[in-house]
Formats: sequence, C-alpha cells, structure tokens
Amino acid sequence: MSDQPHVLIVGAGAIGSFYGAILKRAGCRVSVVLRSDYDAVKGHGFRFESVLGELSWMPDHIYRDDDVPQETPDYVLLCVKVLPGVDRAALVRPWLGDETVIVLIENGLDIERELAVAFPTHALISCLAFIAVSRIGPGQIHHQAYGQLVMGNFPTGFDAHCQQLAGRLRDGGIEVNETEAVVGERWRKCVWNAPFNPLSVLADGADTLTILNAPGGEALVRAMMQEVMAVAKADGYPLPAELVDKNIAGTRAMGAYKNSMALDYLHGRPIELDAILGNAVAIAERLAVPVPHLNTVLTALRIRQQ
Ligand SMILES: NC(=O)C1=CN([C@@H]2O[C@H](COP(=O)(O)OP(=O)(O)OC[C@H]3O[C@@H](n4cnc5c(N)ncnc54)[C@H](OP(=O)(O)O)[C@@H]3O)[C@@H](O)[C@H]2O)C=CC1
Ligand SMILES: CC(C)(CO)C(=O)C(=O)O
Repeated sequence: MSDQPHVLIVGAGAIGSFYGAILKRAGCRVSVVLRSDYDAVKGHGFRFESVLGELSWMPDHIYRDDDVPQETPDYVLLCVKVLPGVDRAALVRPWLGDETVIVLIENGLDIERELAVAFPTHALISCLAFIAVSRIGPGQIHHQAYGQLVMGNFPTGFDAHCQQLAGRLRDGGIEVNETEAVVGERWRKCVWNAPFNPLSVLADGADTLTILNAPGGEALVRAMMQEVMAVAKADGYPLPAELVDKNIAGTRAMGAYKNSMALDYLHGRPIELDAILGNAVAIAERLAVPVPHLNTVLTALRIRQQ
C-alpha cells in the first residue's frame, strides 16, 4: 500500500463526504462515485458548514456509477443507506482491485454479511459513526456535531489496514475507537438506534426529548432497549446492565435531537427500518428471544410504510 493511500467513496452523501473530507486533509487521495450530486460536485466540490471549521474539498476523481476507474483504490468506503432492494455488493464490485479493502460506515445490524459473502478474500472493515451530519443541498453538507468512529474488522480483529485507516482519520482530527469485536459494538449502538430511530418516525419526525417526555415514552424506550440487550446476550454479546440508564441520561443531556431516520422520514426518503430494527427482530426470532415491544413497533411501521 502506498504512503498516500487512495480512497474511493461509494455513496458520498453526508457520511461519505464528511469522512472523505477528513481523509483528504490527512493527505489521502480521495475520489467519489456520485449520482444526483455529480454536476454540483464536479463544479464546486463539496461545500461544508462544520463545527470543525473549513472542510470543503474537491475529490481527486469524480465518477458516475458506470465509469471505469482510473486507478485501483486501496480502500473503498461504502456509505449508502442500507435499504431493501439496494445491492450493495454490486455497487462496490466494479471499483475493487484484488487488494482493495472494503470499509462500511453505515448503521444497522448484520449488515456486513452481504459483503463478506460476496467478497470472501477481501479485508472488510466495519465502522459505526457517532455524528450529526446531513446533506442540505447538492454537494452541500451541514456537520452539526461529533464525528467519532468505532472501527474493527468483520467479523473480528483489528488488522494493519484498520491501523492505517484509523491513523489517517486521527491525523484528520477524528477520534477512532478500536474494537476487536465490532459485532458487539453494533449491538451496543443498536440499543440506542432500535428504539429512538423507529419511534421518531411513528411520532411523525419527533426529536429525542419529545419521545422521552411523552407519557410512557421513557418507559417504552427502556423496554425496547432491554429487549435489544436480551437479544445481544443470546447472540453472544452481553452488554452492561447500566447501559440503559447511561443511554437515557446521555440522550437527555444532549438535548432535543433528530436522528438520521427522523430526518429521512421528514424529507420523504426511504428509512433504514430493516437494517436497524427488522434485523434485530429477525435475530430475536432465530434465537427464540421474546421481543414484544420491538415487534409491535416494527409491525406498526411496516403497516405505515404500506
Ligand atoms: N447522517 C448521520 O448523521 C448519520 C448517518 N449514519 C449512517 O450512515 C449511512 C449513510 O447515511 P448518510 O450519509 O446520512 O446518507 P445520505 O443519504 O446523506 O447519503 C447516501 C448517499 O449514497 C448515495 N447513493 C446511493 N446509491 C448510490 C449509487 N448507486 N451510486 C452512487 N451513490 C449512491 C446517495 O446518492 P443519491 O443522492 O444519488 O441517492 C447519497 O449521496 C446510513 O447507514 C446512516 O444510517 C450513521 C450515523 C449518523
Ligand atoms: C447515533 C446517531 C443518533 C447519530 O450519530 C445515529 O446513529 C443516527 O442518527 O441514526
């Protein structure tokens, strides 16, 4: 791998263009594959308003979906929404060389398997993003807060590719927490996402405090968190009992917040219901763990989606 790694981002929306900006300022060559934002980014690059200061940047290469790559990337970052009917393996396949490392920065549970099965000889890195960032116009991004990543190889480990990528992200100013058990970290994050993201949609785009302060709201969130923790434990990833209290206190301290699913719903975009809640319920069914609250919320949203 070269001293100046080449990173290609498939799905350079809010998350992809943000971490692309960080890697660019850390000295990587960073290219993107774009659809709707192609003309805007070709014209003026990505424009950022960020709490980290000036992050606007111009990619080294800007491709459309069906272009032929001009150089083989060391890392392909996949940052599309995880939605039914989106063949994520097909999205990355044309851009991979034999040695290219696949990196996922996406929400959800059990979302790595599809890529691991399609590309068994490629190193696969899975990342969880703790950040508030959104695309506010073509090639225009608003980064409101945070930015840290949790990173590890799927299914386990933290290899030299992780070391190199984490080093570059840290050079660019981002905190990266290393994990040898990224699946357990996905469960930990899901304890927060599985109640708050779907409930915000059922509540018509509500923020976190509206959910918690509604009569019975906090009790429902707690019940859903407990159920996710029970499934995680049955799956081999026990989480500390105090995580629920910690999540509630942390969410209250953060103030009113609209998560990524609330924003998708409010903008009329598809929501990642299966990746975040459907997969948790599917694993619960497989492991015979009762999850009545998760099931009810999932079903209510599926009815709504129809
Ligand atoms: N935003 C946030 O604050 C957070 C997001 N996440 C997670 O990160 C992931 C990415 O979310 P986010 O960046 O917000 O989503 P965005 O919708 O902002 O970005 C997704 C991008 O993927 C692009 N895309 C989809 N299909 C293709 C394709 N075939 N070829 C090229 N580009 C494609 C979209 O382009 P187009 O416009 O053409 O559809 C869009 O630019 C999700 O899993 C989300 O849950 C996690 C934590 C926080
Ligand atoms: C954790 C949080 C709330 C933001 O990083 C998220 O995952 C989301 O908005 O879906």
